Amino acid sequence: MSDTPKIVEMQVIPVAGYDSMLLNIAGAHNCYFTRILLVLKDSAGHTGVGEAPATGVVLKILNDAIPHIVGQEIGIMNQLVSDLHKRDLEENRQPKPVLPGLRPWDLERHHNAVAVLETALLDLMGQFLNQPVAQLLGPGKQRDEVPVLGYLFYIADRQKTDLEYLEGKAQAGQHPWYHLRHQEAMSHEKVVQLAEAAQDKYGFKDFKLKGGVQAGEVEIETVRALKKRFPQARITVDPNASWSLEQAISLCKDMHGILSYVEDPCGAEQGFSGRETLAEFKRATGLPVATNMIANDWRQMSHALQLNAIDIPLADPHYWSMRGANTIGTLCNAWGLTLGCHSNNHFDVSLAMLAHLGAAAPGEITPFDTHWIWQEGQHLTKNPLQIKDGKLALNGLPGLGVELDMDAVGIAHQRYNTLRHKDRDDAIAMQYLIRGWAFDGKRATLVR
Ligand SMILES: O=C([O-])[C@@H](O)[C@@H](O)[C@H](O)[C@@H](O)C(=O)[O-]
Ligand SMILES: [Mg+2]
Repeated sequence: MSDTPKIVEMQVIPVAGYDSMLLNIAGAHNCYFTRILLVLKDSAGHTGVGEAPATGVVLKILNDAIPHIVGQEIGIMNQLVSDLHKRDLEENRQPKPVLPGLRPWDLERHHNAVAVLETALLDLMGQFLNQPVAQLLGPGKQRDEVPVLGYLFYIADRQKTDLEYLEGKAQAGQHPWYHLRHQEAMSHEKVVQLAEAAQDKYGFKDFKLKGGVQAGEVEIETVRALKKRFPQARITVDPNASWSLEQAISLCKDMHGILSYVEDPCGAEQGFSGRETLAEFKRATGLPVATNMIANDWRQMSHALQLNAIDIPLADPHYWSMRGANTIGTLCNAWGLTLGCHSNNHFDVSLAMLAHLGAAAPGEITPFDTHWIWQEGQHLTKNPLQIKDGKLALNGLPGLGVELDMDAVGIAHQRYNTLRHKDRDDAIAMQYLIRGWAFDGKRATLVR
């Protein structure tokens, strides 16, 4: 047996960047978002990186894993990942606090640690083999460019807060997107203006509107306005399961030709699971359904498929893992479904993860979600991938093809250390808009 390089160092680096006051069912994005970089160095002199959402739970799982990873060969990466998964499952068995309904990301945490370890190991393995990560996934690289959509949000007025949101002052010679993404956008007109700027800057062909914020009727009108302005675009809306089944059917049944698909229009209610209500929604409206809420592991996926509840699993590599998400892509291709990808605010290592996942997906894919346009300009790597013409192109380098900019990482880490609230909590900024506001997964954020 030939030796593969040994892992000589593992660093878990939490980082923070700036965000806009984006609204969603869980409240308003804080002025900072947080992520974790997992950095592995091997005896061949390579550095492997992965990015994950930052929570105290994931930080602890990863820091606890360091003695189990350092000193091991990258050749046993599968075992290293599955060992962490087993330890992770043990952690999962511990009693959990009872939440007043689940926020979109509550389900993901325990998978994030496993996924980010796998990513960093794939990055090392790719560099060892001198191949891009996309070649190490399932059927290998299927394409060089991956379509992504313009992910639009209603934006609250940051000036109602004393939080440190960036002003995004308009500057001569600068693209209007960099100004608009920081300004209030609550009306159809303002959202269309955002879409126009994003399309001009990044070339998007398709759009997604984050819903669950205003009354469903208002959000459907925003969708209509977007479609009117961009008749060729595939448009979707995602209220994060906050509409009732009845409401979702009534809002969407006449939207054929306007909504190309609908994301998590409804969820669990009255003793029925979200998989059951989505199946009913699909039958009643005939519209394709995407989800990042009810088919996030193999057990959930099996129920969703048996019920014919979904058409587009949004297989996020940050909780499915790169290889798990690629397997979903294979399943989609074989079973007549379509692979999409969910996102949260992220830095540029995650951007590369999305690109390699999409590049290795067999068959048809729907443009991937990415929040990158809200962060673009805050790079942690040298020469990050660019969204051009609505697509992300691989850069031809081995592994993930990223090189950390350690100065930028250091600044983002310092920023993280200064934060009082390190885990995401969108209820905090919401207090400035509605005093005493509390998350309720069944009520639109501003309908109180
Ligand atoms: O960034 C947000 O506010 C989104 O609501 C995010 O947290 C969701 O997980 C996600 O983008 C989704 O598609 O549900
Ligand atoms: Mg979603």
